[in-house]
Amino acid sequence: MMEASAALSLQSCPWIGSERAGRKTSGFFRFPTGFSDEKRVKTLRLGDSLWSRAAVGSRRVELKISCSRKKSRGSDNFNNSVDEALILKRKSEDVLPYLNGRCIYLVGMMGSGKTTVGKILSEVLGYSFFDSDKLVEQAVGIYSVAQIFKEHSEAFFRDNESKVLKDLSSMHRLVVATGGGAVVRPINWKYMKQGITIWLDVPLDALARRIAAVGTDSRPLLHHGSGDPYTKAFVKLSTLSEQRGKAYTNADARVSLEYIAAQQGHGDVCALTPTAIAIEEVLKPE
Ligand SMILES: Nc1ncnc2c1ncn2[C@@H]1O[C@H](COP(=O)(O)OP(=O)(O)OP(=O)(O)O)[C@@H](O)[C@H]1O
Ligand SMILES: O=C(O)C1=C[C@@H](O)[C@@H](O)[C@H](O)C1
Repeated sequence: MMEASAALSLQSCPWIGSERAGRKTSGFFRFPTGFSDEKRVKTLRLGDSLWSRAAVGSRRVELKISCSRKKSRGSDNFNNSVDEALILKRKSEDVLPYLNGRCIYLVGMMGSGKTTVGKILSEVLGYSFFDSDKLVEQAVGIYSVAQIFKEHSEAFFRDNESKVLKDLSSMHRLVVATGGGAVVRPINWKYMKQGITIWLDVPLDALARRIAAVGTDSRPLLHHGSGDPYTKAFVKLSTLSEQRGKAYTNADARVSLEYIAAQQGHGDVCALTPTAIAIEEVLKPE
């Protein structure tokens, strides 16, 4: 059983100044209105697995599923500040009534920080965290995305990804880190738009640096190519980014690390902690 406690973990991560997709909104994201306060008890079926989910009007969630409430693995290495954590806590409290139980879907390229930031966000909101790649692995029964690509195909992976997103779309109070390519199928937007979609927009250079640091084992689309790990990642990410650039702009909000770094006087987006980035995602509508 997993408890979605509203307690704030005082680790801090940086938030990014967010922009409404397509146009700037002084760095603030406005949550869409009109969400009904429906409370549900839902059974989630993904592939052959059955998970019970009692969610949702309360703060208690039961899931037989690998949702993580742990701190993100690398978060201890981030230069987090207590100030940022307190700002995040306050902003989250402000925004909860506006969120009104709606799920948050984080979209963005591989390595953009959807998992790292998503875990922080879920903790501070008292939401549960899901990684859609992990849910696909569970549904398929193969515990590696790379292995699913190898044993089946990318199309098979994408079909299961769509099923997972469909099942999640009827749930509430979740932060979902989606797969980097989830944005390419229009049907996935229909599912994700049941909640709020936020695009973590990170410069390719920073993505390639992050991925080169941890390797491409879990990222099958980056396995091919030549050169050093940074160059390989950069070249492939550039191609994917060109193909997908438009798709990401479907998101309700864009959190641009470049924009936030500039606002905060940093020359490099690497100066932004995951907590600072999370702050931009929970700004109350004006
Ligand atoms: N703000 C940040 N500053 C520096 N490094 C970060 C930041 N956010 C995430 N990272 C690092 O970047 C790497 C990728 O992050 P993460 O796994 O959260 O991305 P992701 O978008 O979920 O990736 P994928 O879609 O490939 O699963 C990790 O090693 C993580 O520690
Ligand atoms: O960008 C992509 O297409 C992918 C990103 C990962 O999260 C996985 O979903 C998979 O490796 C494909």
